Amino acid sequence: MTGKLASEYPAWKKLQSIYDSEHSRLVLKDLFAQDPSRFEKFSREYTSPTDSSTTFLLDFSKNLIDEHVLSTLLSLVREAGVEQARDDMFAGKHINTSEDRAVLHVALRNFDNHFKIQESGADEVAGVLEHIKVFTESVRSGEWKGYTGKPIKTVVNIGIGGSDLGPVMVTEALKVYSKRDLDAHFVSNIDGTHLAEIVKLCNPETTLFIIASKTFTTQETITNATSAREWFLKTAGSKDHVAKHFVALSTNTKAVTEFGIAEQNMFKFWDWVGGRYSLWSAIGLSIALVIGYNNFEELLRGANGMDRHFKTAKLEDNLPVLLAVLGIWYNDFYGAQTHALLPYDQYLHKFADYFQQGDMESNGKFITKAGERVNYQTGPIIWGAAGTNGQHSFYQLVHQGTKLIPADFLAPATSHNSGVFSANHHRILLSNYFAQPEALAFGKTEAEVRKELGSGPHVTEALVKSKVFEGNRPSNSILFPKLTPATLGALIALYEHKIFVQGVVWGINSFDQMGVELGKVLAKNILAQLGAPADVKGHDSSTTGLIHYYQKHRKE
Ligand SMILES: O=P(O)(O)OC[C@H]1O[C@@H](O)[C@H](O)[C@@H](O)[C@@H]1O
Repeated sequence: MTGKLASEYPAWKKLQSIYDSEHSRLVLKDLFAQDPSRFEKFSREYTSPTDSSTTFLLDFSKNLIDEHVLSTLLSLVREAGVEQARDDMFAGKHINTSEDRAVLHVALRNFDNHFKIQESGADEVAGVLEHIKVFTESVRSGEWKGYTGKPIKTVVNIGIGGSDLGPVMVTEALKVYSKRDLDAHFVSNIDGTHLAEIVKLCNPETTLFIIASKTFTTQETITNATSAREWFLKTAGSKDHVAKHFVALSTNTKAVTEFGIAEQNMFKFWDWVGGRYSLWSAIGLSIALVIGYNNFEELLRGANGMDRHFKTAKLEDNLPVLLAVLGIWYNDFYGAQTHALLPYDQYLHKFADYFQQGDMESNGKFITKAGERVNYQTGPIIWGAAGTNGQHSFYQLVHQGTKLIPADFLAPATSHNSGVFSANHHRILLSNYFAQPEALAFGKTEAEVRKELGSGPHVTEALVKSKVFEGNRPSNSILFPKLTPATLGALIALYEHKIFVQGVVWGINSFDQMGVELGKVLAKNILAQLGAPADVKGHDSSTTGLIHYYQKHRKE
């Protein structure tokens, strides 16, 4: 972090001039034809520094780059001081400057104290992991009993944002490792419908509620937790039973005990764990309950392997750096607005949702750390869905629309369910995984269309044109042997560090989230005015009109 605007770096200016004068030359069809070793040059195989069985391939050859562009992008990383900023993060420096906090999700998975981290609390991580281990084993084994002496059958995580999305995504991704007789549900929305529908599936005698909130002040979570406790007490009667059925994951001991959860049922973490980076902390308790502590630890170890790679690999081979600079190339020079995450693995169907918060809450900022307004684009819009569903809905626009949509395609070589149905499913899935980036990159020319259509009265010019695929649409492909906990950990950490690198280049603080505050404050004010039309004061005519309409039509 240099305090400069990204656009002031010489490499940025050089990239702009390369884009202006040469981008029309960067045509994938030609680049591949000119260089038979393009795949070898622009792909890397990752092997975890701590576990050789955790490995994947990143193929970034289908990007609109050549060696000159890539080396200039890497110069940008150097000029922006990414390596120093990375080392500062790992050392526990307070790089979240607006909140004066360290950013230490890497400390949560720092096995063997590989990184020397001084921050207070970092030495308590192992103790909390032990707490998680003992607790999850007692719940999973049936030793932990509910108030009528029955074992826990259902866990309900109540949290929102980072206290929900990570656990949801990972428990879905690693479902195959789950304990079959333990159901897990997640309640996040303040809409009472969410909790109402979930409690229908729960028996108070055998349900454990996990109240997950870093601050323990989040309106949605505290309201849902209070309602869940009321629902529980309706059957359980005595408040003494709450201890067997409610645990908290938080940094706020005072608020947790005030809520009525005993301190020994609180799993601690620290203010240097950002909400959207918290699944590795106590916030991962629901994950550990579902997949077992050992698998949870594998997830963390997988991430730790990627941390070590990120910390030491040279920039040319550093996978988070490579993903980051490719993103910057499209976002800042090609004018791409979005980035799609397209996993060809049903288990990863929440992956894009998860990184919507991870990326957009981190890098959706227009002010640099030094308080200057940027004069370039920062974080992209992240979106996506599991393949092949997307192919039958939005891929039309990705192939033939007017927007450039860089995309990452992710897939496992082996399915967890190969033995369940015929191998055909996975082969068909993967044939699509290979075909889509190929179609995007190389398209179909007008000549090819004409040849295919032949001649005849039905072959109009309009028909020919509508069937042309211009191609030259970039993508990354990530292929891994199987979706194991460690592989998933490595992939999540890969994207976390990609977001970090981009944030440093753009000069912004990726670790605060001031942009979520204003709406919360306004909602609080409005909530106090919802009683009667006469109470509605101080708004524009649109907001006033909407509230009045609601007041006229509501039946509570
Ligand atoms: O865990 P908490 O404190 O309840 O916060 C939940 C979420 O609250 C949101 O307001 C923040 O933008 C997220 O970053 C955060 O994850």
